[in-house]
Amino acid sequence: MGNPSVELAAERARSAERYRRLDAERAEARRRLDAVLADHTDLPWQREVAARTLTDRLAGLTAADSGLCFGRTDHVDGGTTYVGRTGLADDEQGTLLVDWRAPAARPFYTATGARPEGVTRRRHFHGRGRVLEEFHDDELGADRSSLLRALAAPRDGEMRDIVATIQAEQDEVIRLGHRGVLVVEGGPGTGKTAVALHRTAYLLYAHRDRLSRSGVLLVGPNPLFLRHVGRVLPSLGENDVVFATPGELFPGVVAVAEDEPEVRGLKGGLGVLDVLREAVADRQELPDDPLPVELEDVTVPVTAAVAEVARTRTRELGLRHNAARSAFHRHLAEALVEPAVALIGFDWPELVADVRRELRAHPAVRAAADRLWPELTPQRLLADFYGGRCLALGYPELHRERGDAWTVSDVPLLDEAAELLGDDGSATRAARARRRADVEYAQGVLHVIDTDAELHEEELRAVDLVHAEWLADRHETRDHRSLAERAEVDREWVYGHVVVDEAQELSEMDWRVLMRRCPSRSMTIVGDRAQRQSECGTADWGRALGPYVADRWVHRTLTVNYRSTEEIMTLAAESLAEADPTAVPPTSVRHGEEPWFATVAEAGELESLIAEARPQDGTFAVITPDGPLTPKRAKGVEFDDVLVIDPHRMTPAERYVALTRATRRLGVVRIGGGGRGGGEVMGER
Ligand SMILES: Nc1ncnc2c1ncn2[C@@H]1O[C@H](COP(=O)(O)OP(=O)(O)OP(=O)(O)O)[C@@H](O)[C@H]1O
Repeated sequence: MGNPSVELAAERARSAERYRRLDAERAEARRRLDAVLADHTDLPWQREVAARTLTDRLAGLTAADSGLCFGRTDHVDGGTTYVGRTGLADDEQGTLLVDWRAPAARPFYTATGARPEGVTRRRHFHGRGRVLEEFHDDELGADRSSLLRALAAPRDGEMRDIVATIQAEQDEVIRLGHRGVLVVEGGPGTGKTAVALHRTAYLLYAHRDRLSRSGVLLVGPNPLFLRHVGRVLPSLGENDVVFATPGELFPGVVAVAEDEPEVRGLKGGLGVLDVLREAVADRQELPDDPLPVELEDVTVPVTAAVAEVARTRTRELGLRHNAARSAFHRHLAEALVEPAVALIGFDWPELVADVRRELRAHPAVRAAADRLWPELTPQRLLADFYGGRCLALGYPELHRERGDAWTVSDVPLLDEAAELLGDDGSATRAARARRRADVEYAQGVLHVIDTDAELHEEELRAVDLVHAEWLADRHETRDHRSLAERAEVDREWVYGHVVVDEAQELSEMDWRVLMRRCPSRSMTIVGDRAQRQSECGTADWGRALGPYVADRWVHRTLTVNYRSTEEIMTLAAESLAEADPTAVPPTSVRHGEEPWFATVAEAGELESLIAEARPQDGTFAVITPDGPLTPKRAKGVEFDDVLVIDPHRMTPAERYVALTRATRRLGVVRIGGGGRGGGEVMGER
């Protein structure tokens, strides 16, 4: 690359030229639209079609204004392609900008170091509005030395774009054509996360029609991780990708707290499904004392026996709890007919029919039905259950003071509860209310149009041509939220593709939620079972996936570690052997310093040691069994220099994760205890 400031000036000049062209096209579209609107010689429908086409074009050009051009590819034949939000051309220079959806834009998204597709360099532009502030380049066709240079560079806390140095085994995974479930497994630092993100970007481009309608859900283990990866996806994908931690998969709940391992195990296994069914059945109650219903002549009680008849009949229908509420109300009224008629003392058919009508419409019957078979939200059901009802049902271990103090393992249970309860009616009621308001608004609009215009009697009025309902329809489809904004608040949103990182931590119940979000089973699952820290996580992919896809899933392995040096990995291999004796550690591509060991008598001495270990440049972390940065929180992220405190108090899997976070230098410190040798500090010998 030449002088960067000269390059930037040249790019700015080209950018200004494109904006001049954009302004000219916009002015032209506006002029033509005005002409169409003023011209009454065409038939009305012809005018409407022309006006709509020009309005869409104008809207497209306006939307493209900010960050008009975001990329450039340079080709082996010397040609250059600029890629942006819309296509632009002029008579003299031909194509100025290629629309990102056009085939010519493809290499910008899909070329990698392993397969450059004729591209020598990809340039990403960054700026604000119309101002081009900077750019950065990926030099493709990179050799081994540029890979090593990239790996040795200090980290800045965010994941870098690795497209330029992607390796063949990674590239194969990124482009794999498999439509179903793909499991990518590899040791720490093998690029699983980087590969999952680039595969997401690749799929968003290669299947953009499908995915721009349904979106991609990307599930990562913790918010730190999501910040880490936020920068990697090319900007176009951003609107179509929903990032979430497993604690955020139920709209309206953001769970961060964790349960104790025993409770987590209970909530993570499929056995909890029976507990949930019991919790729902527990809300279909019988009254302790009879509830009186005062009819015209007599008072008939809703007794436990009457309620039980209604409950049994309703349950036989097999409907979900909330959907069954009107049936329960009907059966309750019906079950009261006979006792009411008996109390009155006559059973004439008309009288029976009158009593039935009266009971069905009676507020006290409605109130009794609401009390005995209440409308429930998933949150209400579970909060009441944890807050007290679980005790009577024989699950004291699930009890907690505040029923709604949600934990991460509650999220799949909330989701399951939503399935068991069915629609609580609120969404339908809200949609109906919205629709009514839209139609009323449309009627108002039509009224204004008609009263504004001075019309002759024989002329058609707006209401003769346009029905308020149709106008409301058009109004309704105009939802300005991005796909991601709509998807993340909709529990029933069906994603076109789901990507899961650190998937070894998912419980059986977590898998159920994810499968529900992706009925097409188009998924990329990345993980490393040797790093599994959750007891109820996934120890066997086949067992976890079998119920959903049988054996129709493919497995790929990444074998090269790009993060840690061979010296660090040799130390970590001992913990790996303990965590999973069958696992093969990945091969490192770099050498570096030997890890260092120390022992301090007490925690107070740690501070000076940490100060000493803190590097001049790059990122630094101290990982301890008790936090703030625990192995669990450090999962999926990396730092240049790492200090691991008290590894002997960690499980082998936790220790393996902690030791493999460093890219450069690793120190291991034990508090208390005597020895200074590596093994003694680690607590392994
Ligand atoms: N081909 C590559 N070129 C340059 N850097 C790479 C390449 N592949 C991976 N890396 C770098 O290696 C590091 C580890 O990658 P990543 O975090 O994706 O690994 P991982 O397999 O997800 O690790 P973990 O299991 O520990 O979460 C990152 O800094 C990533 O940018």
